[in-house]
Amino acid sequence: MNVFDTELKEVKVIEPTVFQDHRGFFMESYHAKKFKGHGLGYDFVQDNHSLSLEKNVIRGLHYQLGPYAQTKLVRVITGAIFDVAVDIRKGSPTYGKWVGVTLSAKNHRMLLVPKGFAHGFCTLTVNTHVQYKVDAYYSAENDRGILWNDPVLSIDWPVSAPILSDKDQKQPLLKDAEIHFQYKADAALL
Ligand SMILES: Cc1cn([C@H]2C[C@H](O)[C@@H](COP(=O)(O)OP(=O)(O)O[C@H]3O[C@H](C)C(=O)[C@H](O)[C@H]3O)O2)c(=O)[nH]c1=O
Repeated sequence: MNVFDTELKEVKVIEPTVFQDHRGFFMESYHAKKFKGHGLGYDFVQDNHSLSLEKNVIRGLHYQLGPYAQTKLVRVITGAIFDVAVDIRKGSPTYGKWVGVTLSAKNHRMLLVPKGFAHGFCTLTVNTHVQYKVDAYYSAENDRGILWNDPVLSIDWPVSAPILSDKDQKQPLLKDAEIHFQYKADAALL
């Protein structure tokens, strides 16, 4: 496996070793010891899987508050997504900055989104299956979001009129969002 930095140094792209043969391929989609060897020793506790039927679905931008914050290891099983992480750690030198990476069933790439970052993706295909590990359990009471097209974030989504959940249509702007992450104080979280 190879691990690459992104413009946000804590957000990593992981390219697993893929063993191709005449039958298809095999890859280790997660290996605790190898990940730890790359400084990615997270204790994941929950696996999530979402299917988006149409292209141009945006899910996000989501995060969980403070003690319930989740690190996410995201990958695409079928289709492709434009996957986005946003630094929402107050005091961070890259606060409000975002990075976008295309993850697909073809490139096998994964994105590691640490605690302190909001996460969202836009589907680039129909029938897009996304699977991701998180290192903290879902907490509905602590689930928060930021508006996908916040003009300050100015994320370069590949769509201008996406398919959104009712919830995501009404998310607050970053400036109004309830955020508990302090860059210094939360350094241990990352
Ligand atoms: C996230 C989650 C949701 N749910 C329930 C709550 C709702 O009744 C239903 C759909 O949830 P939601 O509309 O928040 O699903 P997405 O819009 O795909 O949200 C996810 O998409 C973005 C990209 C993320 O990074 C988050 O992991 C997550 O927020 O599943 C659960 O029961 N457990 C969970 O862990």
